Amino acid sequence: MKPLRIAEIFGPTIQGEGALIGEPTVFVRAGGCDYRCSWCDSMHAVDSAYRDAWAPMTTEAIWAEVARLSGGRALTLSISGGNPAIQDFGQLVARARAEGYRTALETQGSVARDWFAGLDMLVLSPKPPSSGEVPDPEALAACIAAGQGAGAMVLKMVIFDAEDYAFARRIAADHPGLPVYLQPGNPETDPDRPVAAQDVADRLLWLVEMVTADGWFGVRVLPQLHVLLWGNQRGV
Ligand SMILES: C[S@@+](CC[C@H](N)C(=O)[O-])C[C@H]1O[C@@H](n2cnc3c(N)ncnc32)[C@H](O)[C@@H]1O
Ligand SMILES: Nc1nc2[nH]cc(C(=O)O)c2c(=O)[nH]1
Ligand code: SF4
Ligand SMILES: [Mg+2]
Repeated sequence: MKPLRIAEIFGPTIQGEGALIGEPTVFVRAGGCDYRCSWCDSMHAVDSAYRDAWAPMTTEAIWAEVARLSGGRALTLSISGGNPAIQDFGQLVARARAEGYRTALETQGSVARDWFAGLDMLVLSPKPPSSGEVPDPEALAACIAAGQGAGAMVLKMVIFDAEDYAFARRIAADHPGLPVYLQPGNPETDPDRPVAAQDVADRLLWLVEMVTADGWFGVRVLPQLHVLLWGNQRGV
């Protein structure tokens, strides 16, 4: 098998977003993405300018680092990126599972993979208008079909403005069977600049008021907990 391009492996930390928020986890961040979201907080795993910093690693080498970081105890392995679905993480997912870990994957829903079915948690995060990307509804539907065998599958959408909110409403209506998580967008993507907790709270409050005023009650609204604690620092 071709080696995988890996931007970073870090942890244990806590999952800062969505359905598994607060859960201890180790992260594997894949290098490379088919999107270029205007507000991406992980450009070091997206922009090919950083390509030389992405390590080519075998599944075995990735696994060894995950096991080392978790101190030999099985926890949750979160695979993110970049878009991890443009590479083949099937072997890593199977290995983690066989070792008793829970496995979760974050992807935007642009590329479907048969190994999604082996995950405990598939997080699909279609991108709203503010990102500058226009998601393909058929690709998202293919990802949802591929994820049917997963332990759980959720939608997690980033909201910066009223247009993004309307987008999230439409996506949720198109896929009524999936739990929906919303998180406010963070406009500060520089890892070296702090993020004020009050600004996080203000954006969260705006989103909570959108949801309650609209009467959308089949949804969960959460902050990015890791941003509250560490801003945009890498490796946490
Ligand atoms: C960096 S992406 C990597 C996985 C995959 N490419 C995706 O977008 O789902 C992980 C998560 O961070 C979210 N995200 C990225 N930049 C953000 C920002 N500035 N504010 C809030 N969430 C952001 C994405 O929407 C996604 O849910
Ligand atoms: N703690 C923490 N939680 C996260 N949830 C999603 C993340 C990501 O970048 O995919 C992320 C991350 O980078 N750190
Ligand atoms: S899809 Fe994800 S990793 Fe790719 S640019 Fe958008 S937020 Fe960043
Ligand atoms: Mg992140």
